[in-house]
Amino acid sequence: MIEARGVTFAYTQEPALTEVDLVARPGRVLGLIGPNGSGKSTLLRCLHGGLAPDAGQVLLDGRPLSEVPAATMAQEIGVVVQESGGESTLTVAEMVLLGRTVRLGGFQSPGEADHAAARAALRQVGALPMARRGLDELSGGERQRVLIARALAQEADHLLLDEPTNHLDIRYQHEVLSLLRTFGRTTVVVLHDLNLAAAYCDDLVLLERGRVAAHGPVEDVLDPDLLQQVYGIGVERVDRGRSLHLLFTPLQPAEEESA
Ligand SMILES: Nc1ncnc2c1ncn2[C@@H]1O[C@H](COP(=O)(O)OP(=O)(O)OP(=O)(O)O)[C@@H](O)[C@H]1O
Repeated sequence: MIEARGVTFAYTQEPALTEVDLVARPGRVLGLIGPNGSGKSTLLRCLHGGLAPDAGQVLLDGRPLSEVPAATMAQEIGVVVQESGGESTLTVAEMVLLGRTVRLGGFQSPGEADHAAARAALRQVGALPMARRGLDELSGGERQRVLIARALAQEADHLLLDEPTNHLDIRYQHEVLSLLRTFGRTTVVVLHDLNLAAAYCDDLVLLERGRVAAHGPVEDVLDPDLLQQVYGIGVERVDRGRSLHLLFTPLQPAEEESA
């Protein structure tokens, strides 16, 4: 479980997050949604310890993150963020094996079980045929799938992902998110596409200018009036059985000018 209690953070004078509370529970997928600049990535970074809140705290299974040793944190939290290619001399297989390294003791080399876990993770994201290729030879979407495989190979109890569907074609967007649903771990995922959030998340946090505008089950947070107010675009909601879909009203030129 991951909890944020009163998390406040500022890069400069203007706060990027103000008194954010959330709970991400085991076996559930929590989506972070909100307009550009609303604080989603900043919040995700606070949740995995990449940023320390100025006020409030993050709890990992009830323990303040600030008290969790770095090595434990690296084992217990798998992170998928957009990376610039600093590790581009690695092959795909080596990159995914890095996900296992955090689980090994100091000088221990990866064993057969680690190689098997890395292969299984690559297979899950459809990237096993690329295992011997260099990371720098991959397309953006292929690379994204390899980063996800690395986090899966880690077998951490908590998985945090920042826009994992970035660069992915429609089929892989759905494959990756449905994969996340099968893991039964505590998963927090930043998503821009509200229909993907509706399809694959259990709970949502809607951020607006660094504050929580809504937090709860998907069907409660994806309220058309609330979305219209936060995003400034017309929203219609269609509920079909257990699934819900959002339709957005295209802006007319006059509205765009006055927006
Ligand atoms: N390194 C930084 N230095 C200063 N300000 C930053 C930095 N990173 C983000 N910000 C600011 O913090 C606020 C929140 O940014 P953040 O990237 O968390 O939003 P986001 O919701 O993830 O946005 P997007 O949807 O555009 O990715 C924005 O106002 C942004 O300009």
